[in-house]
Amino acid sequence: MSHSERMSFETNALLTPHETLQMDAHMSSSLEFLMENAGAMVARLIRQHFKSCRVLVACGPGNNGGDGYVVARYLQGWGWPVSVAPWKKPQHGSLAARAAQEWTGPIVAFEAAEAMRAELVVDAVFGAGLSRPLPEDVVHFFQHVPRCVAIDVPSGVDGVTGACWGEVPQALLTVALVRKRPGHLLEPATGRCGQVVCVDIGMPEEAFSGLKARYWENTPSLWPLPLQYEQDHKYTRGVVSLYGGAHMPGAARFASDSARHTGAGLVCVSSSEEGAALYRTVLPGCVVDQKTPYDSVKDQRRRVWVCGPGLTFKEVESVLPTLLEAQCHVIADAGALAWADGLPEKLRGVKVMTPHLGEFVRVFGPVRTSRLEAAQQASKETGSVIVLKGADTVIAAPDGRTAINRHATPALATAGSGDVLSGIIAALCASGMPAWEASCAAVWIHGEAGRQAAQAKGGWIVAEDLITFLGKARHAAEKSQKLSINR
Ligand SMILES: NC(=O)C1=CN([C@@H]2O[C@H](COP(=O)(O)OP(=O)(O)OC[C@H]3O[C@@H](n4cnc5c(N)ncnc54)[C@H](OP(=O)(O)O)[C@@H]3O)[C@@H](O)[C@H]2O)[C@H](O)CC1
Ligand SMILES: [K+]
Repeated sequence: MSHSERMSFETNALLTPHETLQMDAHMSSSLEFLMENAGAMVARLIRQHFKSCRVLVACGPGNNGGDGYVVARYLQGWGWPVSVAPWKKPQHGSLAARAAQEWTGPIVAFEAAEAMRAELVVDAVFGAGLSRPLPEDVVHFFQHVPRCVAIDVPSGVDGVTGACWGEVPQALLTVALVRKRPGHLLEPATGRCGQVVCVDIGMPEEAFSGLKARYWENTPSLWPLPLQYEQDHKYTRGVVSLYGGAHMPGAARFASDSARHTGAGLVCVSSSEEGAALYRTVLPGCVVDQKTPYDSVKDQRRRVWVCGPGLTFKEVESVLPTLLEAQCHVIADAGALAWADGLPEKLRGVKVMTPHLGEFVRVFGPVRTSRLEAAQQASKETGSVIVLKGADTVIAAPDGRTAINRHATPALATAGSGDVLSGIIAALCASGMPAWEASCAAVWIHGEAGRQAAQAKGGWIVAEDLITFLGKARHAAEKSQKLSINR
């Protein structure tokens, strides 16, 4: 297995249930060992998180159930009072059936009354093998569960999309095996998982061969930031341009300030005569001109543009087609997305789009599958990186790479926050980072700035606060990258 193949599954890579099943098939001769380790690790975590109490392990017919029988055996071995409630017995001769045979403790009926008698229920009913909505008796059972620990995922969670196939158990703790799944990070599943802890079950390296990571949790190890060099000057650090509208100057101001605070060497704002006069007074750190887009793009240094914040339909119409024709790297937000209402093909050539769900639906139509799949599909169709913003922002690249960001804070939900994000993305693109990496890094830095600002300001922040923390947030990412290189 090559270094790059191995690296692609390091730490923050996410495994889909399908990939888990592929690995299991590949490792069939070691599966018993893996199941034993999985059960032992879950039991150990339970011992760490809870005091000895009456435990009921609810087991399904597959290997998720098999893990459950192992958990029961370990806890009982440590003197805990444990019973097992099989929803359905494993198939004769299967690995799960062997694990079940080794369970010599009490077996009770899979019914609500038993769930209520327990102080802690282990959900080992369905994991990666879930293939359809939850049976009604499973839903009914879990409605009566006091406290729950889920193995792999709470039964009924789709490990890829985070969708819930019915009313899924509410876990306090979910134990992910080998790697987290995308679904652990996506709503509504995240809300059902409680704390997610990932455990090493001794999966051998060769199990990863033939697999290529496509999903990652968004962490600084995913996107090396450019370093600062002594010989740097403003043009090597990167030039960001934007067209400033004459009617809503605040948005352009947030985007340009955030680009500068993230590290752009120079920010140029072009506007109408009326707009330029205003921008000269409110943006003393930017170069403000009255050039037409046609003239601006002749300057080969002005390749990266933010288009949309604070722009009317007419203003976008007068700028964006010229930028796209000149093959500039455009980060499209707000007004630029509204300009393409129902007509995503108008945005063809845009490098990065940053819609929230409402904007996304207006451009691409209703989300019929999941937010994750809709973002991936839109990215593939348009050739743009799609940053679908939310508590679980999805960053999808046209080649299928997808990052999910949980490094954020509800404090970011404030007017101007989106304009700030587009400025950060632009600054990082201008510094030479590829569009997907720049977008992932920007979303993380935006989240980090929000966290730091919220901590400093006592929880409630405005976009201006975010901007002042961008330098520190970028530094935090750099520090974390240095640590992971040195590890
Ligand atoms: N590499 C690892 O991470 C390891 C994980 N382990 C554990 O293995 C499970 C996956 O096991 P698998 O047997 O493939 O799948 P499940 O246990 O989740 O479930 C399969 C059975 O459930 C039936 N099923 C599925 N959905 C439903 C439903 N909605 N209603 C009723 N029955 C359902 C399914 O029946 P089919 O008719 O669809 O075939 C199967 O009978 C993983 O999650 C980990 O916990 C290994 O222990 C170690 C390695
Ligand atoms: K489960």
